[in-house]
Amino acid sequence: MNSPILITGGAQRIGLAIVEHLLTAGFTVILSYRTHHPAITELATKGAISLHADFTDNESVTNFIAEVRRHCSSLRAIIHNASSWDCEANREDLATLFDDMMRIHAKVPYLINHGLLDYLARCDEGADIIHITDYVVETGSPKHLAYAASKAALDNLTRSFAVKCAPHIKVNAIAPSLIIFNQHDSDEYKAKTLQKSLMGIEPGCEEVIRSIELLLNSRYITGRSIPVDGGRHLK
Ligand SMILES: NC(=O)C1=CN([C@@H]2O[C@H](COP(=O)(O)OP(=O)(O)OC[C@H]3O[C@@H](n4cnc5c(N)ncnc54)[C@H](OP(=O)(O)O)[C@@H]3O)[C@@H](O)[C@H]2O)C=CC1
Ligand SMILES: Nc1nc2c(c(=O)[nH]1)N=C([C@H](O)[C@@H](O)CO)CN2
Repeated sequence: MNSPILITGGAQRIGLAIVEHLLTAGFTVILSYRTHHPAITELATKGAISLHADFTDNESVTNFIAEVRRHCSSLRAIIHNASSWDCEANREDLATLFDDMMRIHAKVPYLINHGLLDYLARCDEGADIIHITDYVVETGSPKHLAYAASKAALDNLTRSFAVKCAPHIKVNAIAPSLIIFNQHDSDEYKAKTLQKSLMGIEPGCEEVIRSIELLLNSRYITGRSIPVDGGRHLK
């Protein structure tokens, strides 16, 4: 078995699209899921290994790392995709919101990277860590303050791990703005959001997949963040 690619939050939306692409490309894929989405059953028929993980505390992360280590002996890449786009308007307890955002977007990737560096080092062809961050790392977000700060922490970890892990392991980030809407998004929200970028479209998961392919096929890019944002920074 070739060295698998590990992705967190791989059972729906962008994560699921990445899993399906990697399976089609011939990779072995290990994914984490929190909710047992219907897609998990089909992914199993394609050979994907789905491991349940709700990253609520340190023990859940430690247990997940141990479970991954039981299912493989090396790793080609780790893609940190799991995320919670929560906001201050939705939560009364801002201290818990802040902790939740920092845990899923910074602490979990930090612990998983450290816990599996030796498995990445065993991949003969070189290995990759990819952090999925967000355009708001550059700007902040007045409605998602803790979310944006936690994604900025993940962005910073990209550079630290790039120095720590070179040259065998490359570490990069992908910083999307709108990729795909959520089912509950109103027409008004969609119109307002589409106006925020120069391209003015909902690009779809393929834009993130193309960036992942660029990084997996590079032997030189590391410590960088690929903006996938439709020119939003120039609007
Ligand atoms: N969608 C977009 O337009 C944009 C996305 N991004 C980033 O791209 C990535 C993928 O986005 P998208 O597909 O929309 O993400 P989702 O909002 O669909 O979340 C991805 C997955 O993260 C999992 N997750 C959330 N919290 C936890 C937790 N505590 N423990 C374990 N798993 C958890 C969810 O599990 P569960 O199955 O339980 O729901 C979900 O499947 C994210 O990092 C996101 O921040 C950035 C900018 C724009
Ligand atoms: N975990 C998530 N993070 C983000 C999402 C999402 O649905 N889940 N969506 C966005 C928005 O698309 C934003 O980029 C544009 O309004 C940001 N992060």
